[in-house]
Amino acid sequence: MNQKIVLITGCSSGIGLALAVRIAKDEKKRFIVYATMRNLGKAEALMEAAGRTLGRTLVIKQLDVCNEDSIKACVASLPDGKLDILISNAGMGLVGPIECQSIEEMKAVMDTNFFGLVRLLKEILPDMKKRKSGHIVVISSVMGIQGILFNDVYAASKFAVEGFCESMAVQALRFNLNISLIEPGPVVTEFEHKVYEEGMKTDLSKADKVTADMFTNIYMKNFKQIYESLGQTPEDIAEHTHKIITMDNPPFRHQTNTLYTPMTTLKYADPNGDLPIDTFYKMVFEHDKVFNASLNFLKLLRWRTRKSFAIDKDKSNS
Ligand SMILES: NC(=O)C1=CN([C@@H]2O[C@H](COP(=O)(O)OP(=O)(O)OC[C@H]3O[C@@H](n4cnc5c(N)ncnc54)[C@H](OP(=O)(O)O)[C@@H]3O)[C@@H](O)[C@H]2O)C=CC1
Ligand SMILES: CC1=C(/C=C/C(C)=C/C=C/C(C)=C/C=O)C(C)(C)CCC1
Repeated sequence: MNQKIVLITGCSSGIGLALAVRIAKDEKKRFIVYATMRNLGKAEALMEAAGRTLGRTLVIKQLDVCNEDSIKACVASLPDGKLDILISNAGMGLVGPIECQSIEEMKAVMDTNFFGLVRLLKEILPDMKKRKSGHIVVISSVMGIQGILFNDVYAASKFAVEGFCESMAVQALRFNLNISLIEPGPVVTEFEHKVYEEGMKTDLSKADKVTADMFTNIYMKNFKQIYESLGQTPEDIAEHTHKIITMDNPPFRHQTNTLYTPMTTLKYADPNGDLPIDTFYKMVFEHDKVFNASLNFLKLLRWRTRKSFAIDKDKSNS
């Protein structure tokens, strides 16, 4: 059987782990998954979840997306150095007022979320072009389309990813290559816990009172509720992504959360860009009145966008 070689980054937890397991357990055994992580000391959870696929359709390798040598070594160790599907998933979050963040912290986010993808592509694209075959799948975010309060740098890193892929997609087409951006809304993973814990530790002494109050009493206070009401599981994202990589004509963009889509649609509905910003403003500053109403509104609006989500017709989150 001609099995496709899939390489996934950031498989020690969350979406990467769920993706590796889902694809390795493909019913038709169509894939051999190279599940990579920067620290092999964290492989236990994946090994346990992989079960019988370990050493058969799932192989664990070291890869740090911030280290070119580690990327080269990992790609060189693949059978014939060939890769059919890259899933660029490794990433990190950052929340808070920019006055309280160092440039170093911001660079780490850009280095991982954006340059991590660029480093991977520099390594694998030439061979994919030569063979005129390959699929590049990128775990982006709804924040690659629409920024969210206090996620300035994280959203910028995902916008960078989207701009990069949008530009690259035209060239890719010329070589018969596919690029797909997966755009989840909130997903309940370590990401949520890390961002929450780090957010709670933010030293707000450099922020003015209004900003500090907005971050603590609006953003952080409602953070967990957002994940509880909108959050998907990493397995949901893995299921969506598995469908994307098994399609003959995979889409360039795919949002996984029908509940969130109305918020991103606002952006396309108003070329002036005011509609999403006004709507977010109301959600944030009139949140006592409209916060729960907004969530209900999103749920009501969902049926309108459901049609464009034929892919999750049978598996939509509730
Ligand atoms: N959770 C969410 O709400 C959403 C997440 N996303 C995106 O999904 C992706 C996965 O995040 P998620 O599973 O939620 O979060 P997790 O924190 O659970 O997983 C992130 C993974 O990325 C890895 N990673 C971080 N830096 C590097 C690096 N330099 N090299 C290799 N691996 C690295 C982490 O490894 P380690 O354990 O060593 O730190 C970990 O395996 C990210 O790109 C994120 O932006 C998108 C939308 C929503
Ligand atoms: C907490 C919070 C908000 C929304 C947060 C959201 C929607 C977070 C999404 C996170 C994602 C998608 C992360 C990964 O990419 C609002 C609505 C601004 C109101 C104020 C409090």
